[in-house]
Amino acid sequence: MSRSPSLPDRPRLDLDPDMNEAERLEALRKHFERIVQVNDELDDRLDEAQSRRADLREEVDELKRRNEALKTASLYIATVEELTEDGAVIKQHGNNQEVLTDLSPQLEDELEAGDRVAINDSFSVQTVLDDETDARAQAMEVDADPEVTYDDIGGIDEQVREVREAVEDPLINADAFREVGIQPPSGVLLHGPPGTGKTMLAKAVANETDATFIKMAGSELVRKFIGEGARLVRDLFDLAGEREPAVIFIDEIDAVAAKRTDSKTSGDAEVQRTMMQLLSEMDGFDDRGEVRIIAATNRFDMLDDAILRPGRFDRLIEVPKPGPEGRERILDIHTADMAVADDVDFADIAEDLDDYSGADIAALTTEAGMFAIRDERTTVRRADFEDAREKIETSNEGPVFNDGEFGRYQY
Ligand SMILES: Nc1ncnc2c1ncn2[C@@H]1O[C@H](COP(=O)(O)OP(=O)(O)OP(=O)(O)O)[C@@H](O)[C@H]1O
Repeated sequence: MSRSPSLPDRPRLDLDPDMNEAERLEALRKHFERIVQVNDELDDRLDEAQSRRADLREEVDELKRRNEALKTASLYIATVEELTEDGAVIKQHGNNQEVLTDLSPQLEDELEAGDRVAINDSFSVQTVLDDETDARAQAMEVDADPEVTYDDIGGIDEQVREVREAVEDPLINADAFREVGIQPPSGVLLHGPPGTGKTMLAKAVANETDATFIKMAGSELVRKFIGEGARLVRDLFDLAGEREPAVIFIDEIDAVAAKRTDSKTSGDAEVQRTMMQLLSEMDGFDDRGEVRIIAATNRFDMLDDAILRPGRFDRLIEVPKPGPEGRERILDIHTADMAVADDVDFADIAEDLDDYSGADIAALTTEAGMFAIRDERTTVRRADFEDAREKIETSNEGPVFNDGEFGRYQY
């Protein structure tokens, strides 16, 4: 930051007691002139500071406006083809549509042909993307040291065992696979209702194998980064290669790997391109070293068979909602740090939580804690769990029972 020059010194009046009247008058006159001069200088500096403040305020307003625009709407990615007197010619990624669009005076100075930009529904340029702020950073969640452990996951012990066998062993014990001469499973697909611990499982494997966890959400690829999908998938695998050992987690894979339809709309073509890229990355996967890939879906019935062929997602693991024992274990896990009264019997409560997912049970324990707080208690009682259950079951949020919206799918 540049520092402003120091302020002028305060003028000093030096009156010598030996001075005669005329000399004193002269000294006072000079002192007065100097004070007027310093005053003028300070006035100038004040003007400068005020104008700089106005500039900065304008900049803040502009950034706020851009920030709001970015937060409120999905943006499309485009490349600036040409800058003309009438505006910029941009080409939208994905459908290659070319449009002439007006630019704000500020963007006019900033933009160059070849820049990648984010545009809104009316093709107005919202922001210039540079390589660092690019979609790669936004589209992927990278966690070098995830904190979830297998002990945090309840009720799906068999699934934990299967995932460990398919993902952990090849990472930790790569030599054994080489010596026996078999290829470890390529990709593991976790499928099951929402909130059953699929993401937790992927994070726990990454944690327990000291691998970096890299997550990408299929739905965001098609919704938020339109036109960028294939490139982001390539980036995802490149990044995992740079960070090995790594666990790639593709959540909601159905968004990019749904069964092909006959429709030829540009959106579908774009999703197809993203899926083709994913398939080709998986096919070239053997040379990727210590990278394992886990995907998750709630819509197994929608997946394209191509994604399930050998060498791709060839290990399918269903992660169901927990049974009574699993629910009791999940209650234990989520109340580990809670002060629970003696009248609480988790086995009993678990019996009544038919159809609750792990996420529903986590929400139930938080809700029970809230009832205790409302009642100004620090200990959570059985009645709080009952109240919490009643509240959850009468609200729209959950749990997601099989005869609800979710019942349309297979689970
Ligand atoms: N089996 C479980 N054991 C303990 N906690 C669980 C379990 N399943 C879910 N939870 C709780 O629910 C939260 C959400 O779970 P998670 O994100 O792993 O579910 P998911 O299956 O990936 O869901 P989605 O399909 O909606 O992405 C977890 O952070 C955890 O608090």
